[in-house]
Amino acid sequence: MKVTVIGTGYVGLVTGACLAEMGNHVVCLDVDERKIRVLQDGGIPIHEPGLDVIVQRNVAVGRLQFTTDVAAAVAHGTLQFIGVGTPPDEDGSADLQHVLAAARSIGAHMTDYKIIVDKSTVPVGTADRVREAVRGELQRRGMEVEFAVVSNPEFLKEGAAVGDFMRPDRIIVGADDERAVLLMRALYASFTRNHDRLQIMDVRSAEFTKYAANAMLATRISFMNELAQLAEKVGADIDMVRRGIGSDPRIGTHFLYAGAGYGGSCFPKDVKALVRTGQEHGVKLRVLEAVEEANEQQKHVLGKKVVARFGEDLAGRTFALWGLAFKPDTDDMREAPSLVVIADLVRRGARVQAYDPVATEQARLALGDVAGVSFADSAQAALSGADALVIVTEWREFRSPDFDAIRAALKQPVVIDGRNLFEPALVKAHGLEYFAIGRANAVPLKT
Ligand SMILES: NC(=O)c1ccc[n+]([C@@H]2O[C@H](COP(=O)([O-])OP(=O)(O)OC[C@H]3O[C@@H](n4cnc5c(N)ncnc54)[C@H](O)[C@@H]3O)[C@@H](O)[C@H]2O)c1
Ligand SMILES: O=c1ccn([C@@H]2O[C@H](COP(=O)(O)OP(=O)(O)O[C@H]3O[C@H](CO)[C@@H](O)[C@H](O)[C@H]3O)[C@@H](O)[C@H]2O)c(=O)[nH]1
Repeated sequence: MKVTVIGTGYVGLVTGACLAEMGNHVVCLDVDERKIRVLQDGGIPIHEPGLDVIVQRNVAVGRLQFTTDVAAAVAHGTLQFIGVGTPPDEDGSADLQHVLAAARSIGAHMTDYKIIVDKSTVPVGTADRVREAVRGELQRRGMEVEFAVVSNPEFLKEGAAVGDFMRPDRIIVGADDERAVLLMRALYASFTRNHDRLQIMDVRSAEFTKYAANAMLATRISFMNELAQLAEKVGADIDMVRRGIGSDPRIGTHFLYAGAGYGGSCFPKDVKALVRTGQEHGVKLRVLEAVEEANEQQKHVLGKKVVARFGEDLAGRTFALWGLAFKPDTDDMREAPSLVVIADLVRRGARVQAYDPVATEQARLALGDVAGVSFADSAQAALSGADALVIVTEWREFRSPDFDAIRAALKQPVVIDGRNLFEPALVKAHGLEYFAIGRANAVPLKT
C-alpha cells in the first residue's frame, strides 16, 4: 500500500519504518529540515533500539523515503498518517496546532481519495476538527474530493518501540467509513494474527481509549509511589509488596514499580489533558488529579532524601547522578525526573556530575546553561570526587555495579537509589549506606 506519514518523530518514524518493513511504500514528511537531512543521509535523529537497521534496510530497497516536500508527500499515499506532536497547552489541554496544520497540508494538496489517520494522541472530537480543516482547504481550492478520517492511536513505548509496533497487544481503529475500515484491516493484517488483535470501534471511543490507557498506567505508578512512602514509615518493603500483589492476575505484575516519578512525553501530558477534558465537560476526574499531584511530589523525593542525609545547605557538595533520560533505552528528556532532581540539588548549592549512556546531548539541550552541572563519560567517572551517588534511571549497565569501586570513589559511602535496583543487604554488605524508595530495610528517611 502507499502510505504517507506526517511527522517523523518517535511515533512517525517508527510507524513509517515498520509499515515499510511489511512491504508498504512509505513517504515520511517533516517540517524539520535538519531531521529530514539526517534521515536522507542515512542517520537516525533519535535513539530507539533496532530502528536504524529497519530504516536502512527499507531505504536501501526504495520502500522508505524522507522529504520536506508537502505536495509530493500528500500525492503519494492513499493512507495519510498524522503523527505530529500534541504538547500540553497552557491550560493542560492538548495543543492541536500541529495536527490541524498537518490536516490543512493534506487538504491543500490532495486530488484523490485519502484516508487520514490520526495516530497522534488527540482528545475526543479531534477527528471532527481534522475533517473540518481538510474540508476548509478543499473548499478554498474549489474542489470536491472524497476522504475519511480515522482514529488509530499508538501504544508503543519508547525504548521498545519497534517490538511494540511489530507485535502489538492490540491495534485500535476508530472509523465509521466502510471503505476506510477495509483498507485499515488490510494494512494491519500482517501485524495481527487472524485479526484477533485488531479492534474496530467508533472514532470517539478510539480517541478516548488512548487517554484511558495512559491514565490507568499512570494511576498504577502514582498509587505505588504513595504506598512506597507509607511503606518506609511502617517498616515494609514496597518491592516485596509489589511481588505480593502482582501475582494476583487481577492486578498483574506490570507497571507497579515505585520510583522517582513518571516522566516522558506521554503520561504527564495525557493525564493533564484528560483532566482538562473532564473539566470542559463538567466531570471532575478526582483520581487523575491526585495521580498528577502525587507524581509532581514524587519527582522531589530523591532531592528530599539527599537533604535528609546531607542537610538543607548543599554548598560545596558534589553528587554523582546516574541516568538522565526519562527511562532506559531512550535519549528522550521530555519531563524527565532527572531534571527535577538536578534542579533540587543545584538550587541548594550542590554540583552534579551526571552520566547517561545516550541522553547527554538531549540533557544539555533540556538543561540549558544551568550552572553546577557537568557530564561524565562513564558511570565510574561520574563518581570521582562526589559525596554520594544518586540513581535516577535504571539503565541496564547500572544494575550490577562494582560496589567496592563505588565506595572507593565516593567521599561518603552513600547510594540514593530512585529505582530500587539492588538488594539492600548486598549494598550494605559493601559498607555503603543505601537509601531507596519505599524500602524500610534500606536506611529509612527520617522525618
Ligand atoms: N513518543 C511516544 O512514545 C508516543 C507513543 C504513542 C503516542 N505518542 C503520540 O504521538 C504523537 C507524536 O509524538 P512523538 O513523540 O513522535 O513527537 P515528536 O516530537 O518526536 O515528533 C513530532 C514530529 O512532527 C513534526 N511536525 C510538527 N508539525 C508538523 C507538520 N505540520 N508537518 C510535518 N511534520 C510536523 C515535528 O517536526 C517532529 O519531528 C503525540 O501526539 C504523542 O502523544 C507518542
Ligand atoms: O512501573 C513503572 C513503569 C514505568 N514507570 C515510569 O513511567 C514513565 C513512562 O514509562 P513507559 O510507559 O515505559 O514509557 P513511555 O514511552 O512513556 O510509554 C507510555 O506512553 C506512550 C505514549 O502515549 C504509550 O504509547 C505507552 O503505551 C506508555 O507505556 C517512565 O518515566 C518510567 O520510569 C514507573 O515509574 N514505574
